Amino acid sequence: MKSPVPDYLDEILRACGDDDGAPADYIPQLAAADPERLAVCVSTVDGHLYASGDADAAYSIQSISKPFVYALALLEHGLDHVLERVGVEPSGEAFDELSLESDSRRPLNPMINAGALTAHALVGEPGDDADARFARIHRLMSDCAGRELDVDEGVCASEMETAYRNLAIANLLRSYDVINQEPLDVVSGYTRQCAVSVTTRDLAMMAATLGSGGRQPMTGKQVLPPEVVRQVLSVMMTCGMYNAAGDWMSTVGFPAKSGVSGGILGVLPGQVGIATFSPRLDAHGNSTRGVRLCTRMSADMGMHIMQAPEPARATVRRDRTLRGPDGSLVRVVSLQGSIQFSGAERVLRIVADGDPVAGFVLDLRRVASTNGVARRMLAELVRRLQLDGTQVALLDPGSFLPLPDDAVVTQPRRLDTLDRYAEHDRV
Ligand SMILES: NC(=O)CC[C@H](N)C(=O)O
Repeated sequence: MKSPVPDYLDEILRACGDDDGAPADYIPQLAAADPERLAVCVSTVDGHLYASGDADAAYSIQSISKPFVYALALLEHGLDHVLERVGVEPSGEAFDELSLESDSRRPLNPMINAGALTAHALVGEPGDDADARFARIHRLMSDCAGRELDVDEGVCASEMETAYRNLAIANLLRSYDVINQEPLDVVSGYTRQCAVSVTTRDLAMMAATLGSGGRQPMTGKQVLPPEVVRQVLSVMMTCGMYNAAGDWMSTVGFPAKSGVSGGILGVLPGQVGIATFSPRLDAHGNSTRGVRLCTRMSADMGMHIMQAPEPARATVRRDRTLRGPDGSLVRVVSLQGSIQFSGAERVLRIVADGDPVAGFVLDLRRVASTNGVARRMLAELVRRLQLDGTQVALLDPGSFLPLPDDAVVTQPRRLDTLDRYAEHDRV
């Protein structure tokens, strides 16, 4: 069978309509981009990439570098240090606005140029120059893409020729000691970071790396820690689409970042990385057809992260009370699927509401995954049952729970025996 996913991507490219914006022209080389180029890629978090259109056409990453450089600043200095210098509030302003928070003088967020220049300046050791900072940034972006990325020197030089606005912002930052390097040095490193050349395939892989908690799906390398990725995605969600961020949140509803060369990188955490490319931009500097493609994918594929998921299949698969060989009551609670807070809460509730029993078997054989809070809650259930004098047995071949003190850990060969006895000796 041929997968329908590529057909679907071809279909949405055909249906995404005319491009009614205009390519960015404040960077002379970008104005020369072929405005008809169009691509969409989706990468699963296990590394399968679906592509349609001009997915191998290369362009400069521009502002889509910002989340990765913010990630690097967080990785190197920790959240508190970075938060002292760059905020996390949506600005409601254009990306190139000369603005700082009025009391703290921090840039509002790392997705607008003021914050991105500051994040760029945070990278590396205090005495590092633009080349040294760029080398670290290039390493991280290449690791996220899963290949060595090039730099478009033409775009870099072209943007430096007209970088008046970014120089003004960097001078503003320097005047308030938000950065302590020479403004020109910071702008030149930042401009180079924006000139890293990517294809839409690369962007989808970079997105999938964020989507899988920082693990590059192809190389398997843990490029960023999950806590850093969570912070980056949160800021992308609230600030990634500039002054269209609120509109994007309500209509599309997944964290994303756009760039003036026409790319959009989107992330559905735990599921997929998405990338679109089309150079004509709307008034906010977001790709017009890219926004339409993302809106369509979100609607068709249920990608809005605020859409409540279908209620998971019941966590409690079976709940039986049996009479053991010595006549005492044994309760066997069998769980299934992914256990998170609400699933674990339900287990605690039914046990707390039930009658005391001499023995309790917690059967986790059909559990696919547990998160931290679910593990703590279930371990606490075991502990409290033991405190009440109940003998607890765990069927936990996947080792989801820490071994409770004194608990009986039922061996796999005993599972069948237990099941047989469950079938025949119900009470
Ligand atoms: N929105 C963008 O992609 C802007 C990036 C561009 N290099 C700039 O700093 O102006």
